[in-house]
Amino acid sequence: MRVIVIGARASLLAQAQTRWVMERLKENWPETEFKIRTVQSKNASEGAATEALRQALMRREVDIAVYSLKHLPTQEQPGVRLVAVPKRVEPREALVGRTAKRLEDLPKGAVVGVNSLRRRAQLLAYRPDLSLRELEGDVDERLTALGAGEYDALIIGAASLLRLELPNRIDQLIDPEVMLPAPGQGALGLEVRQGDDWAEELAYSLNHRASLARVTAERAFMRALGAGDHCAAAALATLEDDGALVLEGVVASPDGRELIRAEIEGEAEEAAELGEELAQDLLAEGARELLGAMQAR
Ligand SMILES: NCc1[nH]cc(CCC(=O)O)c1CC(=O)O
Repeated sequence: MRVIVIGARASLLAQAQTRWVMERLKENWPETEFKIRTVQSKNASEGAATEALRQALMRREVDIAVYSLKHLPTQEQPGVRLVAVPKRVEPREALVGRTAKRLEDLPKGAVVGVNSLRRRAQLLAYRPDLSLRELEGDVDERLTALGAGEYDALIIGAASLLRLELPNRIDQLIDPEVMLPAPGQGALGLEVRQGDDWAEELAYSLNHRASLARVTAERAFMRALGAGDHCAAAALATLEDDGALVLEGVVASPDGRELIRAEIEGEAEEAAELGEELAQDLLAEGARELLGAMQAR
């Protein structure tokens, strides 16, 4: 019988995510044998690691690739299909502090570690007095740097701390009014090869419709903006009790001085259209110039 190979990136976070996926798949498909294969990449960047995993999928070295959805490009890739978004965990950003435990309690000039332009720009818009420093490495390495006193606080995706079973490290969940997360943050994406119907059926069993609707809106927003992972653009969709989908999006200048933010509400079935419409609204309000300035950098 065919053994289904689940592909994971090498980081501790990716390993935790992939074990979680394998456990859920085993519950749903007790007759099927699964195993995890770790795909290394030469270059340590998120983009390179994601691409290496995709290549392994296309070369048939793995059958189901597990990604942090926020690292997966919004452009479709021929030959592979994103077939499932499992139930999303916390999408918000977390503050991990060394002394102060809340963003508003950080003293003027406090050194905060951030690893993306989207976090940098939004944080500077809220607290221009902070001293932001580039944060490198995997989540575990970042926590070590904090412990060593290199930073007063870090901004990290809360989901990563939850998946690493470090919930106590979350000192504050940052209000999305202050900072919107990366599109897809807190969600996983499962990709299979086009035409591999069996792998697709297995993976699709983990799909969570509400989570898929939310990330579809967020990713459509990014795609329509023409913005990539390096851009100061962020979005978060939520579902109301009555089923309506609310999508909030922001585009900022790298220094946080200019920030354009808007929201849109509609039917969850029209998630992609809502994302596109919100992007068009922001582009018309000046986001094109902000993003253009970043691309020229
Ligand atoms: N770069 C690693 C990574 N991949 C996904 C998340 C966030 C958690 C998630 O989206 O599941 C993180 C940590 C971070 O960005 O701070």
